[in-house]
Amino acid sequence: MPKVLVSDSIDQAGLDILSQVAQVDVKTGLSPDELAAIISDYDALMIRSGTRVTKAVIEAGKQLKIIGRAGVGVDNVDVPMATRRGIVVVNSPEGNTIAAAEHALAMMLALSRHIAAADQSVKAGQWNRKQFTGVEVYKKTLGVVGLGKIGSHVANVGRALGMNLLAYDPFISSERADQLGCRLVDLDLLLREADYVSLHVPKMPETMHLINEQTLAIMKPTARLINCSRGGVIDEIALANALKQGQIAGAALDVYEEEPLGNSPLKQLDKNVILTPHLGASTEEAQVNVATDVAEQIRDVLLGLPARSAVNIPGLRAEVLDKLRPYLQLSETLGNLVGQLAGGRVESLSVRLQGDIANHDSQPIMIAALKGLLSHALQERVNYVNASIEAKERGIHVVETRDAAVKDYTGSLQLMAKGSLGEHSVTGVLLGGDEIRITDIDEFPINVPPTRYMLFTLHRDMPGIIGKIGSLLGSFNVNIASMQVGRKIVRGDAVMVLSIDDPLPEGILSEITKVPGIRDAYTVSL
Ligand SMILES: NC(=O)c1ccc[n+]([C@@H]2O[C@H](COP(=O)([O-])OP(=O)(O)OC[C@H]3O[C@@H](n4cnc5c(N)ncnc54)[C@H](O)[C@@H]3O)[C@@H](O)[C@H]2O)c1
Ligand SMILES: O=C(O)[C@H](O)COP(=O)(O)O
Repeated sequence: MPKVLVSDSIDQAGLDILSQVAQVDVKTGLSPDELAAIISDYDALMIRSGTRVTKAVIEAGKQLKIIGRAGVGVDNVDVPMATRRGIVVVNSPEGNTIAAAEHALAMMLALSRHIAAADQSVKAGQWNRKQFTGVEVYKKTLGVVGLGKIGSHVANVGRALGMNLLAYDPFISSERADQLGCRLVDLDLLLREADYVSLHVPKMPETMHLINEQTLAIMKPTARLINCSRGGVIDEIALANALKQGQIAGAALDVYEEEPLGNSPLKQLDKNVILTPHLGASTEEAQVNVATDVAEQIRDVLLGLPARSAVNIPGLRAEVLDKLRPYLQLSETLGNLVGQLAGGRVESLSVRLQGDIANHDSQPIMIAALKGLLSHALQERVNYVNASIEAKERGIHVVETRDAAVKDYTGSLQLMAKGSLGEHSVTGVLLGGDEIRITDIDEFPINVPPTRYMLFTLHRDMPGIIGKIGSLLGSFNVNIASMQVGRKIVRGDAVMVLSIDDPLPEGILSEITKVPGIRDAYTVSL
């Protein structure tokens, strides 16, 4: 019988499902070292946010087939490492949406009426009514940052409470925002105008310290900030200072840069601050939802069936998956690349399957392209199951064409996307069956493998330009791993593709575009 280790508190409904097919051991409160020491016996691991599944844990999990996250965020799991080791990582993308949204709304109302502080004072024997005069949310402006699943529900309820709605989400169409009654604005305007700012974004480099000393300084002194998304989105030291200086009126936090929350200055603030210990998903209903959702997937994978909500591989039968895997990787990589080149708000994606690739089932390849396209915005929340729905909700128009007659390599895939940075196309092929090569960018021929950090320029083909870019990057201590130029005619337009060892530091891209002859420059991380 396979063995499942459950290392966080999981609802009994999930344990009952697992017990039908496996021996289930519940051991909570393990450190990564303790987990690494015992994981080698187990076929599956079921967790919440309390367990850190590090590289060392995954390496030690010699028999691990699946890691099930009973919740949404998998930022506590080394997913790339699990993928490399062929371990399926599944989550429950929607099981706790309502719970998290309701927690944010409860925080907003509790903050407005000083519920937590007033409760403490009554229990301490006081009857102080004047000190706890609150404010109404009716007719106030709610600014939702991140209009995804949770943000959308918060917006819907906010509207029902009679609030005016602003939203900031660089990956949502204005049609979707309109449907939710939100005015889509930039972050600056949202922060300047909102009476309540509620954060619902994933944790990623772009959202790290999104709320910091500068952004707090532009908020209204009467504004209240709510974070039930992820720790790290707010600079907590800057927030504590802003609250002490009366720059904003209050804050309610459920998530922190370090959990459990240590010796934070936020703990010294009273009436205007509410702190909860990552309770967003902690409702009876959500815990049953996520536990059953993830336990069923673990059960299915242990029985050799596909998982419906895999973060790192599609929910396909193993035989089909084995054949398609290289094409899916090609499609996802090209989707990610063209999505970043086209910019955040992608309106359309065309996928052209050429040569042998056109003879395969195109649906998973299309889904992989969409997963790649959305992955920069949605991170682990987009998977092979929800990529099409997410694209539809974002109003992305998808077109597929096939041309089996083309006979280059063993087949190629061309993706074209139109977004806020314009229309861009990329073509890729598989060398030797599984090695990805990008063979074309915006119809300029190149031949480069995709790498973690890349820089693309569109420029005039003229002497000296490559040297200038090289020196400029050198002056910012950016190391170039490889470089290639593609052009159609001599001294016409050309593209330059550089692989760089680290992310491009801020500000360099605008310096590059100032170099004479450079028409445009883009940086992507894959
Ligand atoms: N407190 C809790 O217990 C709890 C429970 C569930 C989820 N969460 C967290 O809540 C957050 C939202 O979850 P969700 O299910 O709504 O996810 P989602 O993927 O449905 O929505 C996230 C939204 O953020 C947007 N976004 C991405 N980058 C952005 C940026 N730079 N600026 C503004 N918007 C950006 C995306 O376009 C997307 O619409 C996640 O961080 C999740 O981990 C917390
Ligand atoms: O990402 C999530 O699902 C939430 O942060 C909930 O985390 P939890 O399962 O530890 O409550």
